[in-house]
Amino acid sequence: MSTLSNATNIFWQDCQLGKPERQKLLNQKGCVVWITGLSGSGKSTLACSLSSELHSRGKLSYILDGDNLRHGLNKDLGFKPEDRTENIRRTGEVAKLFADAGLICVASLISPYRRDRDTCRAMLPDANFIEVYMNMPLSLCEARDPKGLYKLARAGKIKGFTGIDDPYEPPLNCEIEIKEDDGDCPTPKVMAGQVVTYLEEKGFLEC
Ligand SMILES: Nc1ncnc2c1ncn2[C@@H]1O[C@H](COP(=O)(O)OS(=O)(=O)O)[C@@H](OP(=O)(O)O)[C@H]1O
Ligand SMILES: Nc1ncnc2c1ncn2[C@@H]1O[C@H](COP(=O)(O)OP(=O)(O)O)[C@@H](O)[C@H]1O
Repeated sequence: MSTLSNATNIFWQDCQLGKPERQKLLNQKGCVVWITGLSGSGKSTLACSLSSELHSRGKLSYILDGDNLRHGLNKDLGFKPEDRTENIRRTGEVAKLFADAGLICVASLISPYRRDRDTCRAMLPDANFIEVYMNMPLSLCEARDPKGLYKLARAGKIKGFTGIDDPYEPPLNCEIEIKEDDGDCPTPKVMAGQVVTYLEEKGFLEC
């Protein structure tokens, strides 16, 4: 296996113990559950609820949350389009490593640009990238506004805020869509259940 790189004279190092052995140990299949949506749409809530649900079934997961990664790995990045693209690329690479480790990696980032999400999808064997779209109306996200950021964005105090003066491109081909039912948002447990059912049906929760 080889990867493209700007550096020269580097070689891929293989090890006999690989992903199949790790998956067998964990009795699950490594994959990436990529949650995308507006700020306030419930990405982190779903990520936590899903991780708890998997834990209670004896399945190992790990959350990569956009906000949290921006405190460390991605602390040098802002919200300009090229920074968001690099944010998603790095996170995609880390998620790929977690999936290779055999874990169910739950990435929750706005990831507003379709092309960037598709780049992450292309890093993995196709079925191993599960895109979950939090299809919540902007009006709901704005009404929630738990961090007061929409208010600041509306007041012009934050520039380039997703959904206000920066674009969000909804997925065209996501595996799972979470949306309101008759005007009601499903509970975190119900949202997590929708994803767990998908993982179960596709055989990710056994090896
Ligand atoms: N300009 C602007 N646009 C959108 N979001 C902003 C912005 N500035 C700060 N924040 C806060 O940063 C969180 C989003 O980080 P992400 O890494 O997920 O964003 S991105 O995927 O790179 O677009 C996001 O967290 P969530 O609300 O959890 O989505 C916001 O709290
Ligand atoms: N399914 C839900 N039902 C009710 N409230 C929710 C639900 N999902 C999220 N929330 C609330 O909405 C707000 C934003 O959720 P959060 O998970 O932080 O969104 P995001 O990570 O997309 O910014 C939080 O106050 C959270 O408690």
